[in-house]
Amino acid sequence: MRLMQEEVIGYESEEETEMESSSSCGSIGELGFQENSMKVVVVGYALTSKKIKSFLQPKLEGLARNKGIFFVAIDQTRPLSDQGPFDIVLHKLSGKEWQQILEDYRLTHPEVTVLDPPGAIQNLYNRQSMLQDVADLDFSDAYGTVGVPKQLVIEKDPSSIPDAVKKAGLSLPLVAKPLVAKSHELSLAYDEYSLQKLEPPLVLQEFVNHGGVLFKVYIVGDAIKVVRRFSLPDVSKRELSRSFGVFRFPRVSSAAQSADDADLDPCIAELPPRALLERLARELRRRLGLHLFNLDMIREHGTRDRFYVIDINYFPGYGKMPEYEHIFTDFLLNLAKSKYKKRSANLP
Ligand SMILES: O=P(O)(O)O[C@@H]1[C@@H](OP(=O)(O)O)[C@H](OP(=O)(O)O)[C@H](O)[C@H](OP(=O)(O)O)[C@H]1OP(=O)(O)O
Ligand SMILES: Nc1ncnc2c1ncn2[C@@H]1O[C@H](COP(=O)(O)OP(=O)(O)O)[C@@H](O)[C@H]1O
Ligand SMILES: [Mg+2]
Ligand SMILES: [Mg+2]
Repeated sequence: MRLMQEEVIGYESEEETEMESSSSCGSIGELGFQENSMKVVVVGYALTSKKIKSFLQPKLEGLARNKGIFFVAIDQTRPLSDQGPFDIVLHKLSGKEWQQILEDYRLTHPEVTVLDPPGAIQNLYNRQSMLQDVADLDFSDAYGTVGVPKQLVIEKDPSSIPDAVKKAGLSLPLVAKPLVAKSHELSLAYDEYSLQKLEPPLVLQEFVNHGGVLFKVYIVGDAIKVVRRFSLPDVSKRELSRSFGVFRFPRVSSAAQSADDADLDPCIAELPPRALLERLARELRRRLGLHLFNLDMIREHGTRDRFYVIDINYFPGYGKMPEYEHIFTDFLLNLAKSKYKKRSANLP
């Protein structure tokens, strides 16, 4: 059984992955040179135990070590400045206090790359602001268009939903998503009156038929990988006319992994064109100010080139991205290397 299909769509590695050896101006992270003359890259990490398990797998750590990259756990109970010194800080922890600590650290330690800036990440934790850059981009090129499904935010009063939906001109069915992106209790509503049962704040988004296949576009700096996942099935006009109510659905991405994709219709399963994804990812990286995220993308069923982004996740489950170990370590190395070069260039 094939669980997920994947396709590498390129990794821009402009420079060699090994650190340069001939310099006398100190080490990255001030840890000196390794015996084999590679500079050491120290990556501090502040992640949940779930994330540590899925991301910091032995293969990643081993490969990293061979390239001179060392992962060091950040102790949240101690000042960051007393730890490390780090070249890069990787983080995905919630809490305002922690975010402030990171913001302060960025100001006092400009030599450290904090992946990514907490403020930029915060935009992804609200399902309205998350898709704003995609909407603003209004992407269109020879390979297709990329938009956001029509959506509406309900801040408070659930009784206002039927009117608000009519006023906004949203078509049923609607996907109801908690405004807070970390919450994954989604529902599909066949009629707007039943939505009054749900608890705002919510985003109501038009459901777009896409043949039950979703594209997960993983981005790590300049590198992109796209995998197919099973998704919610289409809703026919007939089904819509006969159905009422709100149906809660479980987290789709985890359920999707056990699907067999052997019989997929090629019109549905064909990956979005590389050139389109590369341009889209480049633009979004810049606009979002982020290096580490993924996009959930769907193709409108019956079209070849009409795509929608429905979700963006910060520092997603890279452990599920094939070959993430190589991609991630190359990314970290290139980041450290380009920073080091810049610093060297500024020296007298
Ligand atoms: O744990 P995983 O591997 O399922 O990763 C989750 C992501 O799955 P994906 O890589 O897109 O399939 C997941 O993506 P979806 O929202 O399910 O599309 C989220 O990024 C989730 O983070 P959070 O709970 O929203 O903060 C991610 O959870 P964390 O690992 O960051 O806790
Ligand atoms: N507008 C939409 N049209 C069709 N299906 C959708 C839409 N929005 C979400 N879905 C389905 O619901 C799933 C979960 O929605 P998503 O916005 O990705 O939330 P989460 O952050 O919980 O992954 C998607 O993977 C997809 O299967
Ligand atoms: Mg999703
Ligand atoms: Mg999500």
